[in-house]
Amino acid sequence: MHIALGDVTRNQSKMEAMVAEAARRKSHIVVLPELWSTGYALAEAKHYADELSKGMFATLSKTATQNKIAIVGSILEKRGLEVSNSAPLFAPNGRMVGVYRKIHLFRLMEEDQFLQPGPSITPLDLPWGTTGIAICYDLRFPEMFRKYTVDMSARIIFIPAEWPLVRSEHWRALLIARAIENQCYIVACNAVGKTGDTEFGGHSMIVDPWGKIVVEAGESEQLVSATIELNVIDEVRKTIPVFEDMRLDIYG
Ligand SMILES: NC(=O)CCC(=O)C(=O)O
Repeated sequence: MHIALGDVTRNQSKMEAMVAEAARRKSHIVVLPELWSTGYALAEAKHYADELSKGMFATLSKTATQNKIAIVGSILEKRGLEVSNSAPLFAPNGRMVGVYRKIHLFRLMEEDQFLQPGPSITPLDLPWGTTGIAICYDLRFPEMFRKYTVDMSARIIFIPAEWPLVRSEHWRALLIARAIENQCYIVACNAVGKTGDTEFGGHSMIVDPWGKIVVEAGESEQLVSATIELNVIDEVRKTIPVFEDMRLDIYG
């Protein structure tokens, strides 16, 4: 998605069109990028942020219900006097199954100046198994992914992102690495195009637990979809039992 900085109306129309298209393709879930409704308009974060059941959260719930599809992606959340970069996951009936709040704030894009970090990681119990959510910069913290997979048995991790084009090599390599080392599916959606002064890198992708790229977008706006084969997770975990071979007594 090419996000228009601070133009919520325009971004919302685009989101609705993309979700409707994903539903036409009979997808079960659609992943949106990080801060898809505003981009990094962080100086006005308090103005754009909504409380959990209001504003853009309510819009997402309605869009999920209308299209009978699950939705995940991050938006600004008002929490008392603070604002978080929060990724709610809505079920096809519009119920918010859970919300993950970004715990690693990215100083290079001044998140630490305007946002409050989340307090915890959030495993969600979904029909296809335990699911994790991470947001963009979180990708650089393998410990977080280990916690989702080893301690919480996550099988899929969704990653909404606004990752700049200049670091696309890191984006691609880290997504594949996280999938291989945790033997899980990684489903990552990045922004594209210029938003404010930053060019975003695209290459949204789904990586399977073997590290194979199931589907990969380019650097222009598009919706890509694919089917996830859940049995691959168990096959890979059985073939190379890294979770059983871990030596937490030495480095845990
Ligand atoms: N929005 C972000 O968290 C960006 C993270 C990023 O660019 C990185 O290199 O890490």
